[in-house]
Amino acid sequence: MELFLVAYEARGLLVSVGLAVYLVYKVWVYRRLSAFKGPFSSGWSETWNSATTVSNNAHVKHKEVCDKYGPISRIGPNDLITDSMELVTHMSAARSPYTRTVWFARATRTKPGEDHLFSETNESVHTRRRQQMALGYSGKENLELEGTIDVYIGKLIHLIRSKYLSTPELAQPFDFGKKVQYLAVDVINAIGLGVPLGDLDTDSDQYRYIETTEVGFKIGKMALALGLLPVIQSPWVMRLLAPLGEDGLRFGWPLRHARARIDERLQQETETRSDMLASFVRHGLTRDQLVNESMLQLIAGSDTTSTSIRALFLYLLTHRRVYATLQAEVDAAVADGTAPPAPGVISEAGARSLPYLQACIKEGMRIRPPAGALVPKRVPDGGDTVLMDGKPVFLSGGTNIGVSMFALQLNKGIFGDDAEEFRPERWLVEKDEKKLATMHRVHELIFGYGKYQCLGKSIALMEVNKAVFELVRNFDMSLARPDKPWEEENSLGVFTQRNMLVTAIDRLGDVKS
Ligand code: HEM
Repeated sequence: MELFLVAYEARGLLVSVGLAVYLVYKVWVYRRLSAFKGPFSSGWSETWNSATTVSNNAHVKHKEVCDKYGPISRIGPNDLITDSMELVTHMSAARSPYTRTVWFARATRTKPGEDHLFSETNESVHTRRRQQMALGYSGKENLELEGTIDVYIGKLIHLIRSKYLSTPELAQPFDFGKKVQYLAVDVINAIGLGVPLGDLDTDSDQYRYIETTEVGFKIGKMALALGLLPVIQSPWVMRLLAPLGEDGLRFGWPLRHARARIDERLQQETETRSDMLASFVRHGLTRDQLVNESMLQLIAGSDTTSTSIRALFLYLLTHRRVYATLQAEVDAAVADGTAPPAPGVISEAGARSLPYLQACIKEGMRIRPPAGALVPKRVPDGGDTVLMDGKPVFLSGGTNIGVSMFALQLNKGIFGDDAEEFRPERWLVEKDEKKLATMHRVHELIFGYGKYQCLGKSIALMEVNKAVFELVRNFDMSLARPDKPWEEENSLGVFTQRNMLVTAIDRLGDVKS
């Protein structure tokens, strides 16, 4: 009691001391990274970072910062951002001492207290899990991959041909972005769990998975900006946000779907199977790990892949010369037998042999990188010195460094003065071999690098290659609303594009797909 009285008497002094300690701490935090410039207030508070996180176009703001303040800029008291290829590869190299920041666990966990590969911040656990999963993601232990993707490409073409064809007599715009997302969601479920959600067959967002993940991402980005993610990730809040209702709605349904499929599969023997789940089981993943990984696949693989296809078509449909050149290459590939007659689907090897198609896909992903998250890494304790433009730069230990993929891919120093323009030919006509090699290296970073590189890269590229070829072969497409081609939102680096209204005219006439 006496202690309280003394404290009460000295309250003025205590508040002053508290304030002084707070100010000294703030100055110390500010000075740690004061060598790096950034938006006003970023050295003192999280205001800029939080406002950017909740905005719909964080990727644009991150690029503006890099363009204005240089290859390493400051966006928060403890946060830097970079568009330096050297620094990105240095941080993620196989033996790099940099680690993942807590952002991964906070922003991407799908179950409280449990990690999947992407949310795992313990380096040795991550390395081990990656080894267990790498073969399942590759074609080596997943022989059904290409055939499965072909089935769903065929279903997409059939859906458009059977319901949405336009003719000179009648225009029937449809949301191309949504149909492409149905493709991506069905493919991921089919290759990851052996059963699609059935979006393409029903022409609908089954179990409102797409709608509810979009809401989930929105809640996630608000919570991240407000520092509330640890609260959101507590088991009881998660339960409230993602109820496993019997109506099958909301985020709980895909989780239930995954659990049920995995339980079915665990009853069967895996030795003779050659799909992703069988490979994971053979390499020792437990039932709960399998469920978490399947949720990751849905989150990591469906929006990124559909964004890649949508973005490329946005540029194709607004660049007639490119679209016509690509269509000519596609038609020639059909004529010379590189692709089977419709309704067959081109093989991955066939698509990869078409230089203009490859240049278009590369350029589409470059001009609109499909993943916009900063994926920040942590500088090792003790700090690190890196060379930037030939000068040593010290990075304090514990600092978070994120990547602006847009600044990197649209960098004029790497891609030339027209870096912000869509020009697939840049990949074909560049004479300077060193410059071209750097362009390719930088482009590869779209999928991350080294010990953190995307495991779904080859799956995504296979799907994109086939989808683009078959859509161009089958239809003449146009933007139905060129003045408002889509509505886009960036949540935690995941893009959603809605209302991408397109008309499609049949190019093949008598095909039965
Ligand atoms: C165009 C499509 C895609 C892009 C641009 C992309 C990009 C990325 C990026 C940037 C990372 C993180 C790198 C880092 O932390 O530094 C990543 C990780 C990952 N991605 Fe993708 N991704 C795509 C498609 C997919 C697909 C289709 C799947 C699954 C089928 C997938 C599964 C994963 C997994 C499992 C990881 C975690 C790897 C690890 O932690 O070691 N991704 N991806």
